[in-house]
Amino acid sequence: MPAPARPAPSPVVLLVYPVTLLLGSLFSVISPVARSTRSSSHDPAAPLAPSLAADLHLSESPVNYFARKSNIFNLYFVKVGWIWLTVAFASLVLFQPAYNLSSASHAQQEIRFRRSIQAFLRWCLATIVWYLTTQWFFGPAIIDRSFMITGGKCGQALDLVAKANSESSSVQLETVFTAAACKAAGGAWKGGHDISGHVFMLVLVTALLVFEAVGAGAVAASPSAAPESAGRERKASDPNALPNGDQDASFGTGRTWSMRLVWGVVVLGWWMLFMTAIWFHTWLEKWSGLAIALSTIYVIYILPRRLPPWKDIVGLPGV
Ligand SMILES: CCCCCCCCCCCCCCCC(=O)SCCNC(=O)CCNC(=O)[C@H](O)C(C)(C)COP(=O)(O)O
Ligand SMILES: Nc1ncnc2c1ncn2[C@@H]1O[C@H](COP(=O)(O)O)[C@@H](OP(=O)(O)O)[C@H]1O
Repeated sequence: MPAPARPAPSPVVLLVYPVTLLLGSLFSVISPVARSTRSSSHDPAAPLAPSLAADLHLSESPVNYFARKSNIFNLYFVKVGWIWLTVAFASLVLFQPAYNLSSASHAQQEIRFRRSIQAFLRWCLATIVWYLTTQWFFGPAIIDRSFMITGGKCGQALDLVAKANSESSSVQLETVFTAAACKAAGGAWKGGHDISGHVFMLVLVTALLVFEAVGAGAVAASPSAAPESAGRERKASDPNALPNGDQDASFGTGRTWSMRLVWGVVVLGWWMLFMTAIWFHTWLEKWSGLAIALSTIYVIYILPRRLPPWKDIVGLPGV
């Protein structure tokens, strides 16, 4: 009898992220293209602090396509990354046998329903952390607040405030205190510790999808869920049994494409993380983005393995 499929990846896989940031930062130092761009910046701190996008105006005419803020993957993938995560996550819950409620016995349905609710809870937790970190934290997001606390400000803020005197006071405050509003108003968000929102979001999205996909995939690969065992060994109480009959074909297609979508998002997310590591931000700004993302992953996916009461609430993918 084959060994049961392993339901969860080892936390060691998370080492891929520091290694990626390390390789990206090294590449940014040794690559002739990155170096020549830096040397033309007249910024003595640049070799150790390649905040290329901000300092070197890379969005205007960078040599490398991926160093442009306007690159198509940045605009339509990373900048709307939470939508991609949500769609990929939803496709797992809709199409993977671990969650699918159709043609399941009552006992199976109960287990899969519980799994689906817990998966939704995990998505909610991740979404709250993402939202508070990058979008809103009772006003400016955590990233914007930490930037201000560490001495950053909106360059040309005084001009903006003077200009805004004729406008409403809420416009003034927003313009001065959030990165997006500062840039939108033509100011430069400079000076403090600017935690990388890209590193934070890309690590969170890719790690979360890997944990979810491996958990759901392990259920699909378990012996009792294999198509050939359907109808033979399947027990009514087996939560992993696949649907049979006419549903098999359409269910199988959805299952395959949901995994393709998830792994597509993971691979592209990793690539964009590597590009951010090469072309954008300082060393520390990348690591602080990584630290927040990995802490979130730890609480949602690793801690439940060690803390049964927490596991009872958020569950584990595929369990
Ligand atoms: C205790 C108080 C609790 C408060 C609870 C808040 C609850 C939040 C719920 C919000 C609902 C979110 C619904 C999610 C559905 C979506 O997908 S919404 C829109 C999608 N938006 C994005 O995907 C934006 C992703 N981009 C970014 O986050 C940023 O662009 C960036 C990648 C972090 C980079 O930032 P820059 O400023 O551009 O450098
Ligand atoms: N991989 C990538 N590709 C393109 N632009 C990137 C990028 N990583 C970061 N950036 C850009 O660098 C700036 C800082 O990103 P972040 O703080 O989110 O890590 C952002 O600029 P804008 O805010 O002007 O778009 C962002 O778009």
